[in-house]
Amino acid sequence: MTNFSELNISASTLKSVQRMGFEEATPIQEGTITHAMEGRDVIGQAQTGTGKTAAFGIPMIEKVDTKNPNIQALIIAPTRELAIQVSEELYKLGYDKKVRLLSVYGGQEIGRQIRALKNKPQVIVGTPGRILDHINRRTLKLDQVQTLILDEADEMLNMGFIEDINKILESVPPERQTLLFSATMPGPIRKIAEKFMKDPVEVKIKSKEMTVENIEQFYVKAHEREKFDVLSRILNVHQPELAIVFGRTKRRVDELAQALSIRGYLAEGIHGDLSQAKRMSVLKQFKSNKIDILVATDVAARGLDISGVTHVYNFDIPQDPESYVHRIGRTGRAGKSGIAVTFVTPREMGYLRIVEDTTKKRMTALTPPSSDEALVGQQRVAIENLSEIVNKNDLGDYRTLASEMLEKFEAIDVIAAAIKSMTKEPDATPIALSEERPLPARRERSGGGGSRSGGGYKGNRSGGRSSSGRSGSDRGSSRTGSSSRPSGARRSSGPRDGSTQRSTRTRSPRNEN
Ligand SMILES: Nc1ncnc2c1ncn2[C@@H]1O[C@H](COP(=O)(O)OP(=O)(O)OP(=O)(O)O)[C@@H](O)[C@H]1O
Ligand SMILES: [Mg+2]
Repeated sequence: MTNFSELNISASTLKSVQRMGFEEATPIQEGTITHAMEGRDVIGQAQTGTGKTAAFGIPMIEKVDTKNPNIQALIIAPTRELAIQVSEELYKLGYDKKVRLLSVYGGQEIGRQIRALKNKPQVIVGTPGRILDHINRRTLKLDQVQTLILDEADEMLNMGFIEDINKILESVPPERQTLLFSATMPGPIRKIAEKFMKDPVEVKIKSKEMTVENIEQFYVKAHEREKFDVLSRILNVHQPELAIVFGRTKRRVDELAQALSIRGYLAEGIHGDLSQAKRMSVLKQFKSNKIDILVATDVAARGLDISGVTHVYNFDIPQDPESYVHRIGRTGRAGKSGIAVTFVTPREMGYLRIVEDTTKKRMTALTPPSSDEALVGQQRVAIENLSEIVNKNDLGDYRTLASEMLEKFEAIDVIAAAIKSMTKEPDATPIALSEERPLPARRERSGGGGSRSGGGYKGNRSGGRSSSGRSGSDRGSSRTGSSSRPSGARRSSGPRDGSTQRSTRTRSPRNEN
């Protein structure tokens, strides 16, 4: 463990770091900060929630010359929410050095951004779409940029973003330093990355598994039409303080958020079709505990650091193992513990195995709770609430009322009635969600090893996006959907040994945001 004071960082940055409450550097910070401060290009890979933002943020802030009025660093992030969050963290890191920083992202009035750009920011954090927009309008001058950072690099180098990133790269001097960070870095993507880096140092924090140990991982097998009732019961048993439920599409997210509200949960949805103001207000409500359940597409899967997320539910199993890693990584951050539950329909079991093979971690099967167990969960909450009130010991007049009652009734009956009246009986209001097409069954690959057919990791995502006609969202929003259903051999249940199920990793265009 290295203390930040041993890392040779300036007094002003050290002061900011300490104000943020950081003492010891996390392994990825320890492993990358020195290399990056020496000017090396760095590919940094470490598990979710382990401090990658400061790992690239500290050396970047250190390098900024506050007397130079030009933009010296550009940080690109895949979503608006992440761009905002990263800029907040970098602002704190550069607070004592007084680094001027600006975030630019879609959905925010461009005129305002153009005016703010005139105040000579030295660091820009943005989403690819909006950065390109400013480059095209000539409102963003990047010819003095010395540090280029891609947060969630693998996501950004995926087909959906590669064209935008390439164009942005053309505006940034080739002699810049490049830093790339993510919790996942599939081989083919790393190859693309290396093409525009100079002799990068690769820092991969070794761990047995790709996901952090402190997240308990479960899966629950359920038919599509049963999933919602099972989710409700699990929620009643788990009683999550703060949970994220991931759905596959925007429609799914809308329906799930509404259905959960009907059943009495404090839930709201977030996805790329909502206005930026709505997206921000939903996140704010979630962060301030005004809602307990955030229902989201993958727009919330990457990088978001919301403290206190106790549970992640993959209502729809994600298509890629990488997406799984990022989604569940919204819990169990900075050493806290978390629980992740993934719903899987019988025909999607192949996907579960691919996820497990990638993360090197088996998920534990969870038996769907019965409605009785769900009721017990709610009763337990009532008892906890009641006990808390008793412990507070400020019952005053209520004690007089209680003795009046005890003259008429048995104590045990009075307490039972109190528990009953405080128990939120599980709501079984019938809910019908639109059927979500299950992921196509995985085609089994003949003969093990062999070559990777059909585009590998990149798959065919480009089909879902064109570089023109960008919508309000910063990502592709095409609804081309996946319709191919391989008819070849498939195995929807078999030995969970992971040895037979490596199939081609063809992806369908994503349409979630
Ligand atoms: N050295 C440190 N000591 C204590 N807390 C830290 C330290 N570094 C970062 N943190 C905190 O840990 C949390 C997670 O950090 P961060 O968001 O950078 O993780 P990440 O590795 O980028 O995760 P993801 O892969 O999900 O993007 C943040 O709240 C951050 O402020
Ligand atoms: Mg991050």
